[in-house]
Amino acid sequence: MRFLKKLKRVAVLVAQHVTRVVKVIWSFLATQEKADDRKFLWNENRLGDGNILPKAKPFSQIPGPLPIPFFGSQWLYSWIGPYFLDKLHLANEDKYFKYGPIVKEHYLWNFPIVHLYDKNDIETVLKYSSKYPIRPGLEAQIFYRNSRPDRYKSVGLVNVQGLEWHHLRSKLTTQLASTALGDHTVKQLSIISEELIEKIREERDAESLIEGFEKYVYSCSLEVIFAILLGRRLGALNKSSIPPIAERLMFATENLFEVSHETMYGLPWWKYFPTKSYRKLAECENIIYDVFSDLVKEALNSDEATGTQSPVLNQILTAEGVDTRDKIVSLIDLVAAGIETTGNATLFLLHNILNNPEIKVRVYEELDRVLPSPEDTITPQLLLELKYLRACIVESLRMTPVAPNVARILEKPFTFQGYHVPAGTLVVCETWVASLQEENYLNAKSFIPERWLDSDKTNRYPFLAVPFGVGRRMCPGKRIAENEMLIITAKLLRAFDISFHKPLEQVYKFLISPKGPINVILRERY
Ligand code: HEM
Repeated sequence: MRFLKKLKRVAVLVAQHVTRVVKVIWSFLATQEKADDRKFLWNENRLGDGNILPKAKPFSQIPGPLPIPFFGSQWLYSWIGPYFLDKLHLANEDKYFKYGPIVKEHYLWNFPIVHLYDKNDIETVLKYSSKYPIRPGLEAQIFYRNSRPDRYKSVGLVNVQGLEWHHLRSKLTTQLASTALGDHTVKQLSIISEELIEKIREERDAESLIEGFEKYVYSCSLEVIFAILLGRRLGALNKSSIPPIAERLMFATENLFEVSHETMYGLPWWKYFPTKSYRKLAECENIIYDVFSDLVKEALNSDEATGTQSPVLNQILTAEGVDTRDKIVSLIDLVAAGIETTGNATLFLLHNILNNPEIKVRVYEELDRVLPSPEDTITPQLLLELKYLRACIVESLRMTPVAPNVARILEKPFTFQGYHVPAGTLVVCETWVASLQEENYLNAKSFIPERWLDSDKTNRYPFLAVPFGVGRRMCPGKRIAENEMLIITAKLLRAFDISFHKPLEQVYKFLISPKGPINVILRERY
């Protein structure tokens, strides 16, 4: 009897606590909407010169998943929720189907983020002519770099904002887009693609199978970046044994994006103690830093510093008014941003071509015509003739991009889909999801390179097909990446009849990557 009484008392206490917690949650949710409306008032007063329509609906009413206190909508990605962090691109697509062309969700501490899916809204954001466009940086990387002022003066080209960003970008990266670099790049790429082919020939098994084909493609990208940015060869495609420095750089650049993703979307315990992901991020940063600080210091001390290196390195080394620490970190950012991105895009491109038999035939026809012998040296003039393969690249980046969206922080208030969106809001232009909608591209889910050929201009929306971003903040490596995709793919397809063991699966690791290991058969074509 006494036991039952005790049990009853406990039950009442539990019920009272639960009611209290539920009340707190409800009252939080009620105030949350108003808090969202107030959150950016200060910014708006400061920057407000925007185009808010008089009848715009309040920010708080933008549809989206239910936030909970502190964790916002992060619960959607936990064991309770329907989404997975390694499928964030699919989660963002699902939100579009559930809530419509504008969606607001809340990240940790209920920080609001607005996803835009409508092509006109996306155009409005990306067309806004900003002197210093703001793209949010990688928080954990910023945190780490700020903790090492001995090494880093700024947080690097990718993370820095405002005047400081403009200073680095204009002083250090303009050579990347020069025509002279284009010729130099094509020459290096032809040599490196031959080395890749030789390595594959040497290492495939009796059935012509290469396991973990992605490693070969990433090694190739690393070698390309090293040759073009530093004017040096690394040996990442050496047969049999690879130099330890190449292996370390491969490890670091491969893992950097993955841990950036984990530290960005997981709970930020790393701010308080070094978590496993944070320690790995620091390890990757240290490896890349050690290699590049040695190279830069060696080059700066060399008498030939300005004569023999690559034009990109020359520009970086001789830039006036830039601290040596900024020169090192900018090189690091260029290398880190240039390997997996281009490697993934090349893998998806090959897969998209080979999975569509009619397109594969057209690509082979063009290659056999432009490069009659597999050993033909590729020149910039020959590249201009590969029009169909170029169209395949654009289409592949539309359907299977490496960066599925472009993020910006609004510098003034806007009205999107009838909702007021204040200055200071983080908006994510969901270009990939929008590109897969029938209203924007006919047969949007089919791989149709023809839509990008000159004869068919009707389907082009300049602000949807932006795989390298837009405006002053767009990717400085675009030219290198496009040339690399073109030449490596052309050379591989000219030499081999390639087939993938199974369809590539897209996984989100900050970038969209194909899930490895990728097993591929590469048989000689002749
Ligand atoms: C297929 C390959 C690549 C893709 C799809 C890609 C895509 C992008 C995108 C979408 C951005 C953000 C642009 C924006 O916010 O408007 C970006 C930025 C950047 N990319 Fe690339 N990229 C690729 C290759 C490269 C290469 C080869 C390099 C280096 C040589 C590079 C270096 C960078 C850097 C340093 C930034 C930051 C620029 C800044 O904030 O000023 N990327 N890239």
